[in-house]
Amino acid sequence: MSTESVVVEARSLTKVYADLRRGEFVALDDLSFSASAGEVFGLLGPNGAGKTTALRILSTVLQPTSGSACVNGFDCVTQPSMVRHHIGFMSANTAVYDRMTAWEMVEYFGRLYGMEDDRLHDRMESLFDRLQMQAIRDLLGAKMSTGMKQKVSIARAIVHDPPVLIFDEATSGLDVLVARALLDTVAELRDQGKCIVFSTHIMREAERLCDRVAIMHRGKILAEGSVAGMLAEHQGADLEDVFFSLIQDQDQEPVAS
Ligand SMILES: Nc1ncnc2c1ncn2[C@@H]1O[C@H](COP(=O)(O)OP(=O)(O)OP(=O)(O)O)[C@@H](O)[C@H]1O
Repeated sequence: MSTESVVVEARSLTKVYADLRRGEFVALDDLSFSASAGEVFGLLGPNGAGKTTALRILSTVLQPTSGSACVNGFDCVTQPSMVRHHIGFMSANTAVYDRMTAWEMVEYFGRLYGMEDDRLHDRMESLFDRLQMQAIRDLLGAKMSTGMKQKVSIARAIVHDPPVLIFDEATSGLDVLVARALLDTVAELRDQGKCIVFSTHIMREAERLCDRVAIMHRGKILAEGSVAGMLAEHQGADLEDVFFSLIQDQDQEPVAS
């Protein structure tokens, strides 16, 4: 990976939550990774590994306790509005408003990004065609299926044509057909040169889609590389094997206090 093409960079990110029950809880522990244009970088980890925390820092919703992150050359802490213009964010919980139609919702987000109506409407027509959303154009959010809502969420995340896309467990709760359509869309976006950071705990998804992956556990990266490289290095038949053996090894080590 050449350093010139790096678009997303996390450097020594640490996040400590003040947790009432657990006291200070280290959710990210000196986490570093980078992702380039034209690649899907997968953050893989079990529940609680810290994936969402890392992606929320990248999308400027959370601030790190220490370390830094930048997107397209903009610092996530000191230049949050520039960062927000250069990313699209989508998670399984991205909400769709009940009382707006698909068209109104995507239009609303395009306007929030400051797009002029002519450019916005041209872009929306092509997005609604590409994501096969013309049939639900005038359907209210309240009447949409989960799959329809996910399409609206994708459209609103990419309406401003950002160079970086962040997907946090985006296929969670989707049936296989809708999940596959979402993965195909992500692959298409990668082929258009977007930089994609994609978190999941589904190993098959990562094998199919990701150019490089990092396996996270307890806020740290345990291994990182191409899927083929990881299989060779850790002698696993598939990514699930590698994942299990890395996590098991780590769980046998005492947690540093
Ligand atoms: N606001 C918070 N206060 C205290 N602890 C938190 C907070 N948010 C997250 N955590 C803890 O930080 C750890 C990492 O959580 P995070 O949601 O980033 O993990 P994740 O890898 O995305 O997991 P999941 O797949 O379950 O969403 C977990 O132990 C979680 O309980």
